[in-house]
Amino acid sequence: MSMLIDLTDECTVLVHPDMDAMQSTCNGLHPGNPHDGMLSELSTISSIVSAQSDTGSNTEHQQLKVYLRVRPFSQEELACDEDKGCIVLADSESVKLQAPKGSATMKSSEKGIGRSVHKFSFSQIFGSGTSQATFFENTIKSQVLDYLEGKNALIFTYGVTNAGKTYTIQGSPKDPGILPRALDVIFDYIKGKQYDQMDLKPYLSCDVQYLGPDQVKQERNVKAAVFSLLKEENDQHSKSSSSSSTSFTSSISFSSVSYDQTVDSTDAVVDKDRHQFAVWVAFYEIYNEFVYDLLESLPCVKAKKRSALRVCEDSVGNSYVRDLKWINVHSSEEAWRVLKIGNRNRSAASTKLNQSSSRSHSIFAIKLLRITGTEVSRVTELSLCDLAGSERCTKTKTFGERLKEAGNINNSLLILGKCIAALRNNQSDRIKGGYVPFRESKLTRLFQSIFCGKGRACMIVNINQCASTYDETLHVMKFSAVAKQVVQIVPPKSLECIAPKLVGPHGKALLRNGIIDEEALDSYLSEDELLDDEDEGDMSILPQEDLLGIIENLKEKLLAERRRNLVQEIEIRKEMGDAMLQQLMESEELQSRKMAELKESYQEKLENTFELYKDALKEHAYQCALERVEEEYIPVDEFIAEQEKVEELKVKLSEAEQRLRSLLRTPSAALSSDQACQCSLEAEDRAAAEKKYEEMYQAKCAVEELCGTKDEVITSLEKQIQDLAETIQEAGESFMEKEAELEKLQKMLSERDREIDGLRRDLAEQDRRVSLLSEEQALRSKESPTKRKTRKGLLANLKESVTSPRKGALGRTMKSVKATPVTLKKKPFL
Ligand SMILES: Nc1ncnc2c1ncn2[C@@H]1O[C@H](COP(=O)(O)OP(=O)(O)OP(=O)(O)O)[C@@H](O)[C@H]1O
Repeated sequence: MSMLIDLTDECTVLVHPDMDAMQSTCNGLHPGNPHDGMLSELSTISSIVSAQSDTGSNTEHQQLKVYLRVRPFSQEELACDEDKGCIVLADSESVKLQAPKGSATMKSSEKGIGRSVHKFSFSQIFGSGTSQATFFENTIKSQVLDYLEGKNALIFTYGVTNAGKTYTIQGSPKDPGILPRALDVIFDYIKGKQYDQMDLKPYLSCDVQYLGPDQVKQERNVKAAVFSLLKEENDQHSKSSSSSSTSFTSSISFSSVSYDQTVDSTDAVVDKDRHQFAVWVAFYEIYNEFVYDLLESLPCVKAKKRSALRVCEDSVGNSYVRDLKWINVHSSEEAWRVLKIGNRNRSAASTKLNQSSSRSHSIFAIKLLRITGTEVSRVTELSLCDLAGSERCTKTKTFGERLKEAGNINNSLLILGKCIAALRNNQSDRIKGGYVPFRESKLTRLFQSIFCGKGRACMIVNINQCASTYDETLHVMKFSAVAKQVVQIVPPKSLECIAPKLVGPHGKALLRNGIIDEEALDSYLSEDELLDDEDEGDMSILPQEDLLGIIENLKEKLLAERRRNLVQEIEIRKEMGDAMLQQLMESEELQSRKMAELKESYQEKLENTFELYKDALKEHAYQCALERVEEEYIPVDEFIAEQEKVEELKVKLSEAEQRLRSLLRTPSAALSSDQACQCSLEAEDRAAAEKKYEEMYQAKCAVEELCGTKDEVITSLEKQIQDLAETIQEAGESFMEKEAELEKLQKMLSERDREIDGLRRDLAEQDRRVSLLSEEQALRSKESPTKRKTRKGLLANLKESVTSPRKGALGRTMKSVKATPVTLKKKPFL
């Protein structure tokens, strides 16, 4: 009995409570074991896994269905001497894996790391004896029916190489797999309701394009061309040898496809009579992260690479393979032919690339168009994905190209695993909304919408029972156990079945089902065009030298690009720096100018205020002085009268003092009664006089004080008067001076006038003499007309007379005039 280790800490593993039952199942897997049939029995037990329906809303929360299918041992495997009991089916939902001796798992467990026994549960487990029909009935059929009712579906097989994935999907001619059976259900369902015209074709992700007559013709040609490939091959094949070993692709005879028609299409909901249906299929593969159309004829030249297709997204983010060939098929036989052609291309490409089988993920897609009247009311898609084997490169001893393939395969499966794990984790409230790396591989990117609720996914895990691949199988099981925990949230039908968009022959939107944001779509597509399709090509088939050359070329391009970017960046930075500096300088200049202006204005204001204060102070001081003068001003008469009063009082006071002194000198005893009486009177007088004196003294003091004050005022007034007198005197003196000066100047002026008069007189005399001389000359010229004298002017004559040695009166006069030059210039007023 195997030791059961506590596995509760491993999320992917469930512990079976009944160890004995497990033991018995374990035995049941051994060949020749009496319980052998039990596996088959177990595997046929149908189990409806917790499909819960949220009653509050129509949203369905359904666990991802994960089915396990165990492949029977092949003859060779049975013949070889290896452990046959490592896979034990406990019941229809759980399986136990017992590490065989020599496996890495066993070695680790012997070292105390990990366990040797693992148990996993599935939606349903199908043993090695399960027929294709049973498997289909219990797994995919319901999903195909849902698909016919409008639910998108994705079915993918996962497992190590040689585990039976392709067999499960495609099957053999005698025992077809889930795909032909699904096709059969579909065509049975749409029987008699087929839309024969080819003018409605799938477009982008889930839209439809209306084709014009020419395009329809073209589509027919494409279909014929694709089918002709198969015909050629069949012809060649039949010519070459009818006895050659039958390969899968060549042995399928569509007319002979026979399997249990267990599909009961009558249980499908039946408003279908009102509708017509069109089926379009495509077949493509993802190899080394490149998408290739398997219906595209392969290039004739060996070295020529296949052209890769691009994965794009439509305006709402649904991924689709651009330029993928969609073929309109009218029967399951036609669909089969398409599958066969794809298989042929796949295997041919494998041969060309020196590949082993299934190094790629192949996807057979079926689009069902439901046409109601003239409208396409629904487009649903069923994809069957045959994933590449998940073996590890170390195990399969892969190198070079195979290593790269394995890396890519493992990578895309790893991303698939990551997505599934992330989806599972997102279910917990704690980590809701976590990142799911759908975009990290083409595979997950293409099926993102399905995982996100736009359809239902289903996983078929294929395993063989070989001890040699135990470790890989364990890995697959762990992966699938995680997948099983993913709960798919499928929105209510009303939301899910949003009518597709219909576009015209040139992809232009037709307003059948609302407005299409064509611009956005166009811009998206044109953006896509920017990328070089050449980059997407599969370069792995080129020779190493060419690849190195390409790498070098790319490196150079990269370097040049980087350099260009760097230069551009530096230039931009410099420009920005300069601009900023300029801006800073300008703003600084502006600020300093503003500051200077501000300073100036403040200074001006301050000066104005200062001046105002100064003026106000002056005014105030002047006013104060005036007030004081006014207050202290006493008219002179009053002052003199007061002075006289004071003098009078002084006299009276001295008299009184004298009398008092004389009285004090006289003795009282010696006085007579009269005298005594007089004395008493005098004493009274004296007291009164003293009092009066006292009063007068006080008055005197007050007067003296007043006099002192008045004296001061008088002194200041006298001083002021003196100052004024001085000023007046000074002014008078200066006036006198000016007057004297004026007088002197007037005297000089009269003198000059006199001189001028004298000069005028002299001038008149000279004029008179000149006229006399002129007359004399005239007379002389009359007297001696022959004797001609050189005619001279008045000025020449004057000169002559002046310079003549015979000095006349004129010469002397001129001399005297010269000696006393006339100066009319007045002396300035001082
Ligand atoms: N359930 C089954 N019953 C009988 N034979 C099976 C079954 N499953 C697989 N086989 C056989 O096992 C072999 C390998 O199967 P298949 O080619 O489908 O494996 P695979 O997982 O697709 O491998 P690869 O990943 O390398 O393509 C085939 O010969 C197939 O006929």
